[in-house]
Amino acid sequence: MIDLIDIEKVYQTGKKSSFIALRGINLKVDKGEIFGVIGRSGAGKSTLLRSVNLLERPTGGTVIVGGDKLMALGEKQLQEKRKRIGMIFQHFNLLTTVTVRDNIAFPLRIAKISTNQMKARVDELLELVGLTEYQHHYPKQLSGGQKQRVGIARALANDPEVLLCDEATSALDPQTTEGILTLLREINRKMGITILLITHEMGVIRSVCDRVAVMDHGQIVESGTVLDVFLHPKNKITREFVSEVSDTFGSEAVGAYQVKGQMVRIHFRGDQTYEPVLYETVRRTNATFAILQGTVSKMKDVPYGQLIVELRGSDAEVNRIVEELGEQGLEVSRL
Ligand SMILES: Nc1ncnc2c1ncn2[C@@H]1O[C@H](COP(=O)(O)OP(=O)(O)OP(=O)(O)O)[C@@H](O)[C@H]1O
Repeated sequence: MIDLIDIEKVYQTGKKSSFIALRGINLKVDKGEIFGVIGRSGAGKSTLLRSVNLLERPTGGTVIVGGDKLMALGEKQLQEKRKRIGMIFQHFNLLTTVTVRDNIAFPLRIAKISTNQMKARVDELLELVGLTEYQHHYPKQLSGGQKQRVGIARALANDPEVLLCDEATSALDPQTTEGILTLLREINRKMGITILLITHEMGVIRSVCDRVAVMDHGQIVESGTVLDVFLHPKNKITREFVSEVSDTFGSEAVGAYQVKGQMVRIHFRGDQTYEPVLYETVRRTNATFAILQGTVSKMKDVPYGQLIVELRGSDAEVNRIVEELGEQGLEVSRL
């Protein structure tokens, strides 16, 4: 759905000076997925996101959205195309002098759709974002979360195929953030809209994204499914992001307990998280086990769990258990 090929962006900062904000960016976002780009301030996330609808025109490379090469389009065609690419912003960017209803109707007025159709569409959008009873309020009478709901409704007005989210929850408290993220998940699921979001919060990535790319100094340094990047972060900056939200624990978490057997960390994912895989595997040997630590969380809708377990048995039995758990798709590391 979105294909960024060899994207470069050089800002002219003076007559003879320039700054390379994006270099060699290659990114593919599939139809219907929620893709997150994470990076520290200045990494180039906003520049990247704004390249997708050419709010920021790349100085090199190709931008393809829904099969169209955007940089090859004329002004008029680009305007039409942009109607199919909704965008929401950190600071909402609402019109302050008109009501919630008129903010949402704004893109429909520009698209010159009939009054009846506009009324019906706005009613539908108000209901979708849960703001029907606030439709005659002005933005200053709304909370941050409500303002972002208006921003989302406005972005969806023209029925876009893609929604770009520029730090959409960064100005919101954690509870309000969760409400907005839930709404984005719902919109993605019900309407099949492809979502590309940028954030500096790994919690946002974990909560809604299918895949993630990590940016640093204008480049993508790592990408993959959220689960893989969480469980096996390769780059230093990725490890820092993961550690900010991760409940991964190491052997030190066990404290002063004197381990007698082999301590292992086991990762479960998906339905296995709730199955007695460990018990069944150990039961086939003469070994036993003790659970020293455990947790179950969710990545988007996928449950994943981890246990730190002490396996007590002969070396051969322990080896067999580790091997068999691996064969059943669990990740086991000896600590
Ligand atoms: N118009 C501009 N002219 C010159 N440099 C710019 C311009 N816009 C952005 N930059 C620089 O490009 C780099 C990337 O900026 P960008 O806003 O894309 O990063 P970001 O990851 O979104 O960071 P933040 O979260 O702080 O917005 C920064 O170093 C920034 O100073």
